[in-house]
Amino acid sequence: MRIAVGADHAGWPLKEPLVNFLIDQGWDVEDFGTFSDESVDYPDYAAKVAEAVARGDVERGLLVCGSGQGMCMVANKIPGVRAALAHDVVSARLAREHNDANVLTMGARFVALPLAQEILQVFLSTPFSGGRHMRRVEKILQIEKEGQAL
Ligand SMILES: O=C(CO)[C@H](O)[C@H](O)[C@H](O)COP(=O)(O)O
Repeated sequence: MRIAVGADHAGWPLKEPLVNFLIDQGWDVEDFGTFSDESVDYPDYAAKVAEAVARGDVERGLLVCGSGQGMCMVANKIPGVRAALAHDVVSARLAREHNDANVLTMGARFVALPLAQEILQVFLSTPFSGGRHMRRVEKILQIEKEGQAL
């Protein structure tokens, strides 16, 4: 399974150990950077990861910035992407079970590594529940299609 990963300068300190964690878990990681704490702009990294997910190059995406908010906003602009911000394991689990989220965003200024690893693990291992949630996700896709036509 492949995962695309990206961070800005604020997310970089958490992104690096999470990449190692993913590799240890057997994931094939495509790391779009950034690779230092030099100030950069989160939309550049969110777009690269979200586009990789939308193209189907990877199964999932992980984006880390300071709060996780900006990454989430940008990723959700890319058709086919359902990005979820999660700073607790229940949110991560529900984002998969109910929303079939394909991108996880986190804020390195909000979560420490052990919790971030737990959130990521839950996000990656929880299946979509389908059923009534499928109908709702299909409505998200329909709204997305209508938005593109405006
Ligand atoms: O954009 C953000 C909000 O989602 C991220 O947290 C950024 O990492 C943050 O805005 C960067 O802030 P900085 O003051 O430039 O380090």
